[in-house]
Amino acid sequence: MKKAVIEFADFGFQYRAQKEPTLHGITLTITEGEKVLIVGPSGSGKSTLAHCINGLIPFAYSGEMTGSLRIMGQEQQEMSIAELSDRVGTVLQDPDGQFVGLTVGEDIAFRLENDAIPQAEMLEKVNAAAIAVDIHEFLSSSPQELSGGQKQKTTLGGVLVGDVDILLFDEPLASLDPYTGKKAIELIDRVQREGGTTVIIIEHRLEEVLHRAVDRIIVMDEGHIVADLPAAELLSADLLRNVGIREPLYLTALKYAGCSITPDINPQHIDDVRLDEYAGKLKVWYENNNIQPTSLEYPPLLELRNVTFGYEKNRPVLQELTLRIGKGEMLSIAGRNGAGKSTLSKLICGFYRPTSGTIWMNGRDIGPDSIKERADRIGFVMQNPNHMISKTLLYDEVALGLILRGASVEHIRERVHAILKVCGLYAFRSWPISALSYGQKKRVTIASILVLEPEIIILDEPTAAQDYRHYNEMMEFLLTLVNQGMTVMMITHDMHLMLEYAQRTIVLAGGVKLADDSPERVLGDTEVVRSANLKETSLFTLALRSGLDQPSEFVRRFIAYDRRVRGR
Ligand SMILES: Nc1ncnc2c1ncn2[C@@H]1O[C@H](COP(=O)(O)OP(=O)(O)OP(=O)(O)O)[C@@H](O)[C@H]1O
Ligand SMILES: Nc1ncnc2c1ncn2[C@@H]1O[C@H](COP(=O)(O)OP(=O)(O)OP(=O)(O)O)[C@@H](O)[C@H]1O
Repeated sequence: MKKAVIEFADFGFQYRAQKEPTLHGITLTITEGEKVLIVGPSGSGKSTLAHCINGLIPFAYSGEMTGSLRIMGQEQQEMSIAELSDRVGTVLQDPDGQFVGLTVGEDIAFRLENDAIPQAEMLEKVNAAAIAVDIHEFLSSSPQELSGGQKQKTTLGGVLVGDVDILLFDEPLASLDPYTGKKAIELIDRVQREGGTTVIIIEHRLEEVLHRAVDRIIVMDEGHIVADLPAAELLSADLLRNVGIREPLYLTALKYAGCSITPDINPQHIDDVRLDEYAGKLKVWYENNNIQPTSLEYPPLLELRNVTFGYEKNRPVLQELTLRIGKGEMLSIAGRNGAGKSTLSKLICGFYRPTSGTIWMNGRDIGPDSIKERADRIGFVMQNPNHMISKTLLYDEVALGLILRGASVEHIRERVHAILKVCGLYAFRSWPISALSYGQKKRVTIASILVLEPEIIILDEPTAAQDYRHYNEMMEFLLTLVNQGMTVMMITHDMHLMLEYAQRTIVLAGGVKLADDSPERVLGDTEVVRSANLKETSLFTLALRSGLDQPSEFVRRFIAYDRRVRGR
């Protein structure tokens, strides 16, 4: 029998700042070399569970534990932080909170240095890790010179070279481009199989993690474990939907076509799903469901004319970039990690000035406008919520912009409460922000911008750390604002978000616009997908595997149908 490496027995945990426990009656054993995926709604306690395993609880967050938790046979409460970090390697949700070195190379080396490895061997290992996660060109860069995804890749490299027994990944995919995310899942899989390492992955993007097999999936809800099943069984049951987690899209498509999902069809992976009897049904569905797209014209709002910019001389990030965004449009910006997506937003907001070229809004060159002047009309929600939050209490954070504008107390309360309801935060309105999960914090930052009713809102990775229910509620609300004339520009690696909500996708690569088309056509263009580190969607693969001759058109029809089914 395999050795147990993590054993929770009737375990509970209550944060010091909370009146109620966050984890209840957790009984869970994970054995040596197992790979486990943990899913659950935002705020359900996934990160808290992870923090109990890696020692951030109690060493960074204090509170009271009940029951027992043993790590490698030792009671967690009797272990030092050094003992725990020797055994558990963690990649956290927040790429900044875990960057310990002054450069990428140092950060990766950090774990090795603890083990006093000879210098030459260390350099070799650091290089190998950097190559594995494709960050080797940036070995001497400091964290502030890196994009969000580049930081996340560095941390991944760091933990993967370390010699630990347990690897813990808390939403590793949110800031990685789709291709890099796929490679990361393959790399994690290899490390687990070759090193016999125990792997725990927490991730909302179920479909992406299942690119490589997991032994079982644990579902959490409100601090409890509500299911612990092999992937095939879980995907054949209705449980995911009940807790607000999205099932893989190819399964939804099969269900629409009248196919039943059972463990024997291998529902856990698009390349292995048995389609023999289902391909015909899918074809019939495809032929019978052709909702025509409506093409809309938008008056111009924002325009970039030949914009060039680089942080350093001779290293341009954007080159002669020209693009137009219409009023009332909802569009997405995609591109590999480091392609310049956040840089583009920072230029629009005035944090940096183009080296050459101009930015126009409503027919006027906004070059002379200050950051503050632009902020009145352009709202920017950064990738990392911890970079934006300045107040202690949630209400104060969301009210801040309106207070600065001199709005009345009554008006502020009314607006703030309304926006908190839409963002699923009303229940937390008097809470300190430090007591919120990462996904909840992300929603706080979106609420604090929306409350100001900007003409255009730029959202950097809006669905990171969001479960499907919150994702939907928030996106639907944005859609109503778009219908009233607000413009939404989403920077995202989430291909489902792009497909479902963006009318247009602009792809940046090598500082220029590589594509500018509907998301299904962009994601159906093999050359663009390859050059921009995107990934074929599972719907596209399903159509190909079912012998449909126009897979992109299948994707389009699915999205149009799905919108109608869900009453949009
Ligand atoms: N530092 C903290 N202090 C007090 N309470 C906290 C703290 N961190 C989290 N909580 C509480 O624990 C709950 C669960 O948070 P946790 O971060 O474990 O959720 P999660 O499932 O990982 O969510 P997400 O998917 O949004 O990251 C939160 O709703 C919050 O009430
Ligand atoms: N402050 C800075 N100083 C120097 N270089 C920087 C700075 N910020 C970003 N860069 C570099 O500029 C390039 C573009 O970064 P940017 O953050 O715009 O990328 P991105 O497309 O948003 O990436 P991601 O998908 O990882 O968030 C990267 O190669 C990055 O290393």
